[in-house]
This record gives sequence, structure tokens and C-alpha cells, in this order.
Amino acid sequence: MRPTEGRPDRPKRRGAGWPQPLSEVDEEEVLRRIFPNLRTGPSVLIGPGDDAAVVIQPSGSVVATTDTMVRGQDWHDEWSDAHDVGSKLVTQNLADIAAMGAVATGLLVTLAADPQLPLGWAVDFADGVADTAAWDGVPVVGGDLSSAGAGTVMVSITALGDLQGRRPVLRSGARVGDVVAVHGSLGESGGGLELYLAGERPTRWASVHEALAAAEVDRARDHLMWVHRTPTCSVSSGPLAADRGATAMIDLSDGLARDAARIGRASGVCLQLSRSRLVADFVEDTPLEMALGAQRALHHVLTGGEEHSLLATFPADCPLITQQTDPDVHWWVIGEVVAATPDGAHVTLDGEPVSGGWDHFSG
Ligand SMILES: Nc1ncnc2c1ncn2[C@@H]1O[C@H](COP(=O)(O)OP(=O)(O)O)[C@@H](O)[C@H]1O
Ligand SMILES: Cc1ncc(C[n+]2csc(CCOP(=O)(O)OP(=O)(O)O)c2C)c(N)n1
Ligand SMILES: [Mg+2]
Repeated sequence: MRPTEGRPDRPKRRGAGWPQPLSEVDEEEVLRRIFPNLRTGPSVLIGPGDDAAVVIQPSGSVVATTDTMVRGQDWHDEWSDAHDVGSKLVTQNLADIAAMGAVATGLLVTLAADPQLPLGWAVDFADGVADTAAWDGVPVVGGDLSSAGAGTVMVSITALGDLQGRRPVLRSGARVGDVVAVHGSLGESGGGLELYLAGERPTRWASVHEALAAAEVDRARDHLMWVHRTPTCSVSSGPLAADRGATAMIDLSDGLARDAARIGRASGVCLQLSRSRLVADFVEDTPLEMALGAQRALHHVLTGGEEHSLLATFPADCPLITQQTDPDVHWWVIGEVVAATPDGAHVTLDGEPVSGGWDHFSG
């Protein structure tokens, strides 16, 4: 069983102090509430407040990615508060930067909202972005505010990154004979989504003592829902994997089966996953199994989205894989790269084609 990593569950929410709708304030006032909580960094020459930011890119090339979330499609207000949404949006973007083998150098944040949205929501969202970005040492360098139709809240981040002289790790680099490995958890966010969709809500423990005394299954459920609200990505593991010879890499946003197939397709190979390894490392004795049972757990391990762990391929003799000593930075070997099969499967489980995972348009 992999160790579960932690960061503070509930950083401070300031927004409760500003229940008035955005329509009662002007843009300057929104920004005045947001800016003080943003942290800068040595790579930022010009930060938020001018027409554009100026960020130092030491290696001369810019890694750029963007991700968007929409209320009702990507979160429900009954599940996630504004701080959670900001935190998750940062993780989605930083995971994409890490999966290229790069280090993030700046974030640009957009909020387009119904003017009836409370000012406090905008502040808590910005704080969620700022707190999570600061945790990973990434400055917020700018953004945009816009209004949107009744009920609409759309948030988006564009992240910039620097390869620091590394070659980018592409989806197309996997070679026959490589091992397939995962850094981070699998299926926990998907398990949390299942619980939320089933109407479950995390327990609000009256005290730490009460939480510790709670049944293990209740803590397992809470953990899954917490991961769904605020997944994390170990951002330094991407560049480290790149330095140590990763041949292909992707962050797991749409589910292991779907994202592994992206590497397989781009590389013209098949990623052959091992059921016994996935079960031993990600199902047995995990919160997923405890909360949902072994069968649902394996389903989420294979298809659960929004985990933002890293999936990579490495040469089989790569020391990062063969000489692992620290369980906190472990790459779990879950399969190997084989030649693409004539029927076109780019990912298999014990040799059988496997599919599933998230798609925005086809569900
Ligand atoms: N509207 C768009 N216009 C141009 N490129 C896009 C658009 N949407 C997605 N892409 C590109 O397509 C690729 C796949 O997108 P996506 O599945 O969102 O990637 P990821 O899972 O890494 O966020 C990325 O390289 C992304 O930049
Ligand atoms: C209300 C709600 N329904 C469904 C989901 C599940 N969900 C939304 S997006 C997504 C996959 C990842 O999103 P995407 O924008 O495709 O990330 P990217 O691949 O671009 O990084 C999943 C599993 C959710 N989080 N909230
Ligand atoms: Mg995307």
C-alpha cells in the first residue's frame, strides 16, 4: 500500500466576510482583496497589476498549458467551496507542467462569473489558487476577470514552465521493453466522486480526538472525498523523472486506462498493465478498498479521473526505478511496454484490452 501524503486540509477562508454580490463592487475592489494574498518569486520581474507580467525563463523556452473548470460540470458548490476549486485548478495545471519534465514559473488566473456571485467566493477562489501555488513555490503573475451569464462560473489557469535545460518528456517516447510506473495515488479522486454522486458528504468532526476515534471506514470515505476536492501533484517528481531518463510521461487527469492509451498511441506501442501489481499497490489495504470494496476500487484505479499523479515509462534498468529506497517518492511499477497488438490496443490489463475514463463530450 502506498503512503498517503498530506497537506493542511482546510487553510483559512476569508471570503465569509464578503457576502455581497460582485455586482455591488467594482473590479478594482475585487483585485484589492485578492492581491495581498498572492506571493511573488525571484523569477517575476513584473507581477500582477500592469498590462502583462514579465517572468524570467532561464532556459529560453516556455512550457505553456491551460486548464478550465466550469461550475456544474467540474464541481458542485455543495461538494467544493471556492478555495477547493482554486486549489484543484492549480494542481491540474502544475501536473501538466511537471509531466513535461518542467518546473512551473508562473500562473495566470481567469474568473468569469455571474455578477450575482458573492465577492467572498472570488476571494476564497483566489486564496485557494494562491495557497496551493505558494505550497509548490509558484508565483501567480496575473489573470483576468470577466462577467458571465446567469448561474455561470468558469475558472481557468494558464501555467508557464521552464525546462531548465532538460529535453521535454513527450507522450511519444515510450519504447518496447520500458517499464510503466506511477508516482502518486490511483483512483482516490474517482472514488471520492462516486461517494459525492451517491449523496455522501464528509464528516465534520467536532474535534481531532473524535476524528481519530472514528471508524476506519469513515475516515477512508472522508479521505477519498478530500482527494476529489483537492487532489495534489508531486511537482518535483516530473523534472526528477526527466533527469533520470523517463522516456514518456503524462499526468493522470482522465483515468489510467485513457491516459496510458495516449502514451501508447503517441509512441506506437502497447502499455501492458499488471492486475496483480495494481491490486497489491493501489487496492489492498487502501482507503479505496475500505470505502468501496475491492471491485469498485479496481474500477476507479483503472478509470478514475482527476488524480493528477504522474504516469511514466522508463528503461527497465533505470536506477530511479531499480534502486528505490524512499517510499515517499516511490515510482510504483505497474506494467511494461510491449509491441502494439494487431487489433490496435494501446493499453491492456493482463493482456486484455482495457478502456474507460473521462471524456467531456461523450461522458
Ligand atoms: N481548444 C484547443 N485549441 C488548441 N489546442 C487544444 C485545445 N484544447 C486542447 N488542446 C490541446 O490538445 C492537447 C490535449 O488536451 P487535454 O486533453 O486538455 O490535455 P491535458 O490532459 O494534458 O490537459 C493538449 O496539447 C492541449 O493543449
Ligand atoms: C460535477 C462533476 N461531474 C464530474 C466530474 C468528473 N470530472 C470532471 S473533469 C474530469 C476529468 C479531467 O478534466 P479535464 O478538463 O479533461 O482535465 P485535462 O485532461 O484537460 O487535464 C472528471 C473526471 C466532476 N469533477 N464534477
Ligand atoms: Mg486540458
